[in-house]
Amino acid sequence: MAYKTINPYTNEVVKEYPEATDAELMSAIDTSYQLFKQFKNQPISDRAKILHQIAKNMRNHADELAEAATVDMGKLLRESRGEVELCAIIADWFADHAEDLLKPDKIDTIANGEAEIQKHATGVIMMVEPWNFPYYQIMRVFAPNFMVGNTMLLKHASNTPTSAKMFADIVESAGAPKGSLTNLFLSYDQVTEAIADPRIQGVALTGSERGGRSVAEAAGKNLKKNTMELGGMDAFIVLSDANIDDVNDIAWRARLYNAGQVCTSSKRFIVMDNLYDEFVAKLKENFAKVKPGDPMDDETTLAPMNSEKARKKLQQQVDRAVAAGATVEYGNEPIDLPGQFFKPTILTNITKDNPAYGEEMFGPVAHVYKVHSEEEAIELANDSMFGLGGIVFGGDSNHAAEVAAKVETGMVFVNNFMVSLPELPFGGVKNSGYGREMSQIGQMAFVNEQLIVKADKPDLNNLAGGLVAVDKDSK
Ligand SMILES: NC(=O)c1ccc[n+]([C@@H]2O[C@H](COP(=O)([O-])OP(=O)(O)OC[C@H]3O[C@@H](n4cnc5c(N)ncnc54)[C@H](O)[C@@H]3O)[C@@H](O)[C@H]2O)c1
Ligand SMILES: O=CCCC(=O)O
Repeated sequence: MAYKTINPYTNEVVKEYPEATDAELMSAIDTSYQLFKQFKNQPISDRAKILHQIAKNMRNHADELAEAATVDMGKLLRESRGEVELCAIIADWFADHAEDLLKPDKIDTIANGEAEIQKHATGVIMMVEPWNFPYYQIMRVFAPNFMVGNTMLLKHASNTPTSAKMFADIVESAGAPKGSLTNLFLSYDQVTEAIADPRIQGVALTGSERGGRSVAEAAGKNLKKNTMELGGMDAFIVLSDANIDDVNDIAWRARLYNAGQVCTSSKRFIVMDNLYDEFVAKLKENFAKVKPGDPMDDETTLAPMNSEKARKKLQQQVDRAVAAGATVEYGNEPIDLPGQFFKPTILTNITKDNPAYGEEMFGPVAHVYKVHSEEEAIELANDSMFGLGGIVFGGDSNHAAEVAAKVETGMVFVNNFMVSLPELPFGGVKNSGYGREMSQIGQMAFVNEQLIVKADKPDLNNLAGGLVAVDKDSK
C-alpha cells in the first residue's frame, strides 16, 4: 500500500512514506505492550497531565497541523483549524473526567464481603482510521484509551500519512512515553497480523462498511473486542410545522460540510409535501452559492474531494442513479478547476429500485424525497441498511424528539446541526457499526471491568458466603 500525500487541490505528490517492515511492526507491538504493563502501576493523574499537554501542543501548533490536514485531504483550512481545536477539547475533557469515569463502582450484594467493579486497562489497541477527519478520528480513540492505560498502534488511511505522523509527533512531544501511540504505515495483511498477536487486546476501526467487515472478521476470528464506526445514510426529516428558515439555513451546511465527506452528513432529505417545493428551491439556491477554490483561502467555501478515486467513484454513483431514473435538480456538471472538485448536486425521484436508494454517497450529493405523512417519513428514514445519525426539524421540539426516537439510528439531533463533543456518545446501529466512541460509554470500550469481592474470611453458614452450589456440610 502506497502511503502518499497528494494535494487534491493541485494533484501534486507532496510526500511519500515507506511502508513499515514486519520487524518494525513486531518491535512496535513489543514496546507498546511493555508500556501497557508499566502504565498499570502508574497513577492516572500522570497521564492526565500529559493529555492536557497534548491539547496544549495541538493548540500551539494549530496552524501547521491544519495546513497539513488540508494538504493531505483537501478540506477547507478553517475546517481543519476547527478539527484541531475539537481534538484539543476532547483531550482536555478526558484528561479532566477519566479519573472519575474510571472510579470503581460499588455493588450492593448478598455475597460475603464487599463487591466492586474496578476498571483496568486491557493491553494494546489496534486503531484503524479514515482520512476524512485526519486528527479527530485518532483522538476519539486515543484520549480515553491513553487515560485508562491502554497503549495504541495507529494505521491511518494511505492518503493522510502526513497528518498521522504529525499527530504521533505531537503525542511524543508532549512527553507521552514511547509506545503510547505508534503510527505505522501498515499493509492490510500487517493489520491482520497485528490483530492476531496476543498482545493486541482491542481493535477500533472507523471507515467504510467494507473495511469494517474485513477488520471485524479478523478481530472476531482472534476473539478480540472491537468497535466499528462505519458509514451512514443519515436522514434529515422536515416535519410539516418546521421553521423553514431554520431548515434552509442548516440543510445545505449539513450536506456540504467537509465537502460532504462526513459519515454523519445528512444524505437523505425527507420533506413533508407542504414544505417540499420551497425546500428544494432554497437548497438549490444555497448549493449554487458555494465558491470552489483553494482550500487554504478563507474565501473558498467548497473544497475539493479528498482524492481522484473518491471523485470518480461519486461520479459513477451519480451516473448510475440518473440512468436508473433519478432527476438531477441541480449540479452534476464539471467544475473547471484542476483539483478533485465535485459540484454540489441534488437528486430527486429516487425510487426504491434505484441503486442510489440504499448506497452511501460520500461527497456533496443530496437525495431529496417528498413524503405525505410523518409515518411515511419515519418509514423511509428507517428503510436503510445504515443507522448512524439523523436530524429532525419540527415546530414542536417535544414532538420532533418523539419522531427522533422512532428513527433507528445511534444519534439524532432535533432542530439543529449534528455536533460531536467528547461528552456525547458517538456511534451507530445496523451496518453503521457497533460500540460507541467518546463519552462515558467510549471510555469503557476497551476496559476490563473487573469484579473484586473482598471478604475477611469465608462464611459457610451464609448461603452466599461461598459458591451457592457448594454443599456447606460436605467434608
Ligand atoms: N461512523 C463513523 O464514525 C465514521 C467516521 C468517518 C468515516 N466513516 C465512514 O468511512 C468511509 C470513508 O472512509 P474510507 O472509504 O476511506 O473507508 P475505508 O474503510 O476504505 O478505510 C478506513 C481505514 O480502514 C483501512 N482499511 C480498509 N480496509 C481494510 C482492511 N481490509 N484491512 C485493514 N485496514 C483496512 C483503510 O486503509 C483506512 O485506514 C465512509 O463510509 C464513512 O461513512 C465512518
Ligand atoms: O465522519 C465522521 C465523524 C463526523 C462527526 O463526528 O460528526
